[in-house]
Amino acid sequence: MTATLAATETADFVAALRAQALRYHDRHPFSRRMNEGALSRGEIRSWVANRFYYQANIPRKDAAILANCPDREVRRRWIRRIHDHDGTAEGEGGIEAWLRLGEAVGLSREEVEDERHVVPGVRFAVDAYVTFARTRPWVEAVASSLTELFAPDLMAERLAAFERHYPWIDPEGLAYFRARLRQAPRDSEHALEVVTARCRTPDQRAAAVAALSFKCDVLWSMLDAIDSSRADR
Ligand SMILES: O=C(O)c1cc(C(=O)O)c2c(n1)C(=O)C(=O)c1cc(C(=O)O)[nH]c1-2
Repeated sequence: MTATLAATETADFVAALRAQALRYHDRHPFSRRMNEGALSRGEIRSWVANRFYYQANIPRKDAAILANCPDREVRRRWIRRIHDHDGTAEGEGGIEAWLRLGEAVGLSREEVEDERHVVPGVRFAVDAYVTFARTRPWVEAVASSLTELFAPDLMAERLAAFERHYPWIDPEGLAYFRARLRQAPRDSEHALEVVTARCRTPDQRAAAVAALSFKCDVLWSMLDAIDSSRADR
């Protein structure tokens, strides 16, 4: 194959991955209502409490990828994700920042950590994501993380929407989103590098796009489940 043809095929592959943006959860009615300022306090609380289950399981998902990945260089970079979420000392990291977001919206740490508000559909979707990372080839699991290509735009919009429409939330509670605005582009750039380098055949590329599509379903299903639970309205 000529170098030009290979470059075109890689560009087509990246375009197919990016096209999954059309299925990203920023288009979900619940996301749209959040960013328009239309959610009640109870709905914001429910979202934060339910999303905690996702946050808490991301490092377990990343540990599964590490466990399945035989490449030392990839592991060396991937392990940062676990440090980002868990922190490297007490009081640090994304999960801690999410608990502070919980406090800023009026939820005690205890009621977030004990998962009492987590609805079945959210548990089911997040568990499916962790199981996917444990059981599928590790490059597919890396591809499934590529929703983070689409996350920064949504997070920037969400940050502005929270400051504008939900002034009752202490802005210090929004530190989580500010940190992700830096971390997500770095992480997705690395994941895209890994996926484009490793997926060379049409079958491998199709599997990577399918993995990303599955992940869009995970995120969409979480919002479906949160949106349809009538709790705390
Ligand atoms: O709030 C969001 O819209 C959103 C989306 C995503 C995503 O697209 O997967 C992640 C996050 N947040 C996030 O905070 C996060 O730490 C994260 C890790 C991952 C991943 O798949 O490894 N996605 C996301």
